[in-house]
Amino acid sequence: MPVMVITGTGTEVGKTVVTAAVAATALAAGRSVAVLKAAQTGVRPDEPGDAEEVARLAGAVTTAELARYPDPLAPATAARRAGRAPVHPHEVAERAAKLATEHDLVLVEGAGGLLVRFDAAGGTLADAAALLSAPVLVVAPAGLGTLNATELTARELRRRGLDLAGVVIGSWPDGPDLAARCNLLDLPDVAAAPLLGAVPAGAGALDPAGFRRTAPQWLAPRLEGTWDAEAFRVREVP
Ligand SMILES: Nc1ncnc2c1ncn2[C@@H]1O[C@H](COP(=O)(O)OP(=O)(O)OP(=O)(O)O)[C@@H](O)[C@H]1O
Ligand SMILES: C[C@H](N)[C@H](N)CCCCCC(=O)O
Ligand SMILES: [Mg+2]
Repeated sequence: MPVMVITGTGTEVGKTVVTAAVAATALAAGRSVAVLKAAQTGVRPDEPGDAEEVARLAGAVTTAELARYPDPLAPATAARRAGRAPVHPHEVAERAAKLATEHDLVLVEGAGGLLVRFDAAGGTLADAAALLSAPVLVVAPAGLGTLNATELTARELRRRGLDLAGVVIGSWPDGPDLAARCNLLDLPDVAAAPLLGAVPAGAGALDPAGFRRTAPQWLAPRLEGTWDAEAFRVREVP
């Protein structure tokens, strides 16, 4: 099934920007794309959510969002505080599977990191990925602290028997420090999975035409882009 689940080491790591880059790259390759934000928190009903942000940057994707809660919290907590029904993993899987019958690629973005709870029973994005047997892409920060969080996420995916497609750095700084440069070698090592790209810092602020034109250069061929991890490392590692 053409579903890919996009998680991260936490919130604010660049999942939405990476989702937009993957979507733009797939669109450029002539594929139809749907983006499902499993549960959107911290956004008012009249504001654009992450799925709309992907559409703004990437272009003509189908957007879907299962629920939206006002508090900027984990979905289970935000649903409880709003007195509303939560989103359950099987609902995420069912909507993604339906979108997969109509699109070449379905990207499912979680909320925060892998084990953030969607419902009171402790259901997570990892459960939805398992129901879908979908590969999971992990978005990670570039700098100091990312090795621990990325390895924890990778280990949990593996413990659950899930397919870790690889790691993408959500925001690669203009002037990478020593830790960021070393992480280009160490991230794939601790994740035991390939580094599949790095989205430059500030990419989310590019005009959409520039974003769409450049996005394939940030992602590896496995994600239909032209990024070359080895060449990138030669340039960036001390
Ligand atoms: N490569 C980038 N270029 C520009 N801005 C970025 C980039 N990566 C992250 N950001 C900014 O950092 C913030 C967090 O990014 P983003 O919204 O993608 O996080 P997220 O991991 O999707 O978080 P959430 O758990 O809320 O979905 C946003 O304000 C976004 O604009
Ligand atoms: C509001 C925020 N931007 C995300 N949508 C939700 C992040 C939940 C993180 C919960 C946690 O790990 O402590
Ligand atoms: Mg997001």
